[in-house]
Amino acid sequence: KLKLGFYSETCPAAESIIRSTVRNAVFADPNMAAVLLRLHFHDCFVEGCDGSILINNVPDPERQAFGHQGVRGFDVIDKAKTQLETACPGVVSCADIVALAARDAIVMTNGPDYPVPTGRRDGRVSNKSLASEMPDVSDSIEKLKAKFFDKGLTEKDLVLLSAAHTIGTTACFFMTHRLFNFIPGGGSDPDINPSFLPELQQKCPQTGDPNVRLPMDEGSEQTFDKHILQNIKDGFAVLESDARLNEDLVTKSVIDSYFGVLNPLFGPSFEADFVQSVIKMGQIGVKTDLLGEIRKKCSSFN
Ligand code: HEM
Ligand SMILES: [Ca+2]
Ligand SMILES: [Ca+2]
Repeated sequence: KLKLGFYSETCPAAESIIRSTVRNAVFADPNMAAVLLRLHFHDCFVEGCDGSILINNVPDPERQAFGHQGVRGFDVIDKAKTQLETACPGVVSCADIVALAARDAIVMTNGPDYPVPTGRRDGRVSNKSLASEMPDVSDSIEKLKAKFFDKGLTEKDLVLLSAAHTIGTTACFFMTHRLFNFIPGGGSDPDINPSFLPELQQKCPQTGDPNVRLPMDEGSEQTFDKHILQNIKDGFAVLESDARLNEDLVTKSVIDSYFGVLNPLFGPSFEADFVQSVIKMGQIGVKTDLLGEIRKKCSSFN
């Protein structure tokens, strides 16, 4: 089982080393905050939060899977690991670095700070055939829910964790289905607010460069806040999977709960609820005690 402050005796500086590495990376490139948060999600959903996505010294490593398209941030994790190996060799797992870096990335974008239970050990498996549980932008709401249920996550978790799209950008690559092929024979997702559609189509034209990037939370892409949920409510969701959350009665009521007339004085707190969900995500399939290993280098098995 994970516990708070797992390294308090064996490597007291662990969390501060990771935080300063993340801080430097985000100062140098503000997009790194979103990149690191996404990395944590992709690690946890395949083989559990065990650093399996970090491996690159085997044939067909997991990170090459289609479902991990565009995932980055490995160099930041490696940088933190190098410093940790100097301070306390062989002690801090790469899986914990990923979880802690995601927390620090949220803090760097004005999101909530929270304690991360630690003690994850690094997995010994990484293969690109194992990433089929990754949600896809074009999954139906039923499929998204099912993929989250399979990981022990509820509809509420699905909404709150999708709200991580409050920071960061998407490549136009993920937009073509929604903008030009949503309706068989051609046509866009009717959920897109008509005043937003021309802007999206202009930024991501059908025959344009699929690598062009656009913010997922229009107007607030550098700040960790509930603005993304307002955008989803209003038809300003950029990602197809985010838009689906507003069509389902259960997920829609979760979104609406953060905008009640009594909010923010009495309603549920988006930040507090997000923290619960992300801590839960961070426990998926963790390997502790005698399982796994503590890698010496995050990109290779020992
Ligand atoms: C519900 C299922 C989800 C789907 C289908 C999905 C899909 C995507 C896609 C297609 C992108 C754009 C990637 C790119 O172009 O580089 C993206 C970005 C991102 N996702 Fe998700 N995502 C989901 C859930 C999550 C969760 C649970 C988290 C974290 C808790 C998360 C965090 C992020 C972040 C922070 C980015 C921005 C990355 C950047 O700016 O480079 N996503 N997501
Ligand atoms: Ca993993
Ligand atoms: Ca935002």
